[in-house]
Amino acid sequence: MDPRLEGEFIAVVNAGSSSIKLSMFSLHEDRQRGPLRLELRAQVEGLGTAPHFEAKHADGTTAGARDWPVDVGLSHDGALDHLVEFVTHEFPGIRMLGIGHRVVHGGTDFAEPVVVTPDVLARLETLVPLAPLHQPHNLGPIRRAFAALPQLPQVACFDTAFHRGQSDVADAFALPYALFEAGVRRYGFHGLSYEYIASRLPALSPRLADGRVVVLHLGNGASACALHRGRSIASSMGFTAVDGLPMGTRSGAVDPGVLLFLMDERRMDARELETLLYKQSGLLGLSGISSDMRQLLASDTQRARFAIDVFVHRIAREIGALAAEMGGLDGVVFTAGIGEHATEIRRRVMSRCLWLGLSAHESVNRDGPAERRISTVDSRCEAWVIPTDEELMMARHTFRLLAG
Ligand SMILES: Nc1ncnc2c1ncn2[C@@H]1O[C@H](COP(=O)(O)OP(=O)(O)O)[C@@H](O)[C@H]1O
Ligand SMILES: CC(=O)OP(=O)(O)O
Ligand SMILES: [Mg+2]
Repeated sequence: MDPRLEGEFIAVVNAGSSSIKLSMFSLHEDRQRGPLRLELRAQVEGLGTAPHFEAKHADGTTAGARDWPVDVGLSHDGALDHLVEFVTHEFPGIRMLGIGHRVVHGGTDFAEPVVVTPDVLARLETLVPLAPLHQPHNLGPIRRAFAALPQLPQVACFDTAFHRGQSDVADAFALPYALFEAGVRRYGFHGLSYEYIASRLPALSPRLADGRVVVLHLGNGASACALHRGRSIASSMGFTAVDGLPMGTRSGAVDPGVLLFLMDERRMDARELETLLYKQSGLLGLSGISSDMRQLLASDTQRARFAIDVFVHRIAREIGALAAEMGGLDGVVFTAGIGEHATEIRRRVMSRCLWLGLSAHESVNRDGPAERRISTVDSRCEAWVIPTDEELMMARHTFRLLAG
């Protein structure tokens, strides 16, 4: 090991609307395994409902766990305090190289990760209205780290950056051109996830690395991305992370005429529409039961089935649309919570892709290594499950920027 690197760490923070994840990577000079090694993943989930803390070592063994009562009202700040305290105790005396932060919106200015300065932070603040569910939580930990550790470099890694190479034609809404120039355009999100998937393709399938792939990031937030030769050509999310596929609590694409109708006829204002679109729609709104796919799959109610039917239907349409954008399809990749774990959803989506030459391998779809091909050997179109790793992607960006 290079003694220069000994004991040096990079921390990565992924703050969402209801969770904060803090991962620790140690630095090594190891050409085989790469310079970054995951040491610990810690997270507090269920903020606003039933907060639960869990920390795991790289081998999956538990390093710590804790629950808070539902009514304790643990805030994002409180959760971050707990995570920092835990990590400081686990890794005494380490040297931090810097912290990488997931920032959902980078607007038109940020096409790649940047070292955060007070000026950068101020520009990112102006994007809060474009990602109200995410951006404030993303910027909170950066501000706190600045205050507590002013000398430590902070790197912002954007969900939008990977998509910034898309053509203007793919980015444009057919609104007056002046609005396009003012930045009202499609950005696309989950870019760190798609970038990670693109980085795995050369080792897994040279055909897909060089071909046309639709990646389905199906988590709490859900989107699809058209990858051509590993680059993002188009995506289902737009100006904000509410467009495209139905999600846990977000609507996905809605005819904008519906919003005008609700304003006129139901007297709803912008804040009420925001709550409707971001928090009361999607799987939760349709089912009336839960935003959590596990609960819907376990339920035998008609409404749960209906929510799942709509979810699968919109995914199938999006795959067709993105295949059209690329002029064909060589493969589909499933990733994120639902994509990685929901066998039944994958099976149903793949059965809607028969016309694209996709033939699913039933038993491998049901069970196998986490990263696997789930189409039959003779399938014209490949299908894969690839667990995503936004944290590793952020750690790589942070290392690259800070270590030169
Ligand atoms: N075994 C499983 N079967 C079905 N759905 C699952 C399973 N595990 C997780 N999920 C679903 O994944 C979603 C959360 O995805 P995840 O990527 O963890 O979200 P986040 O965007 O919060 O990171 C939830 O809808 C959850 O129900
Ligand atoms: C952009 C987005 O939707 O992120 P998440 O899936 O973490 O909610
Ligand atoms: Mg996510």
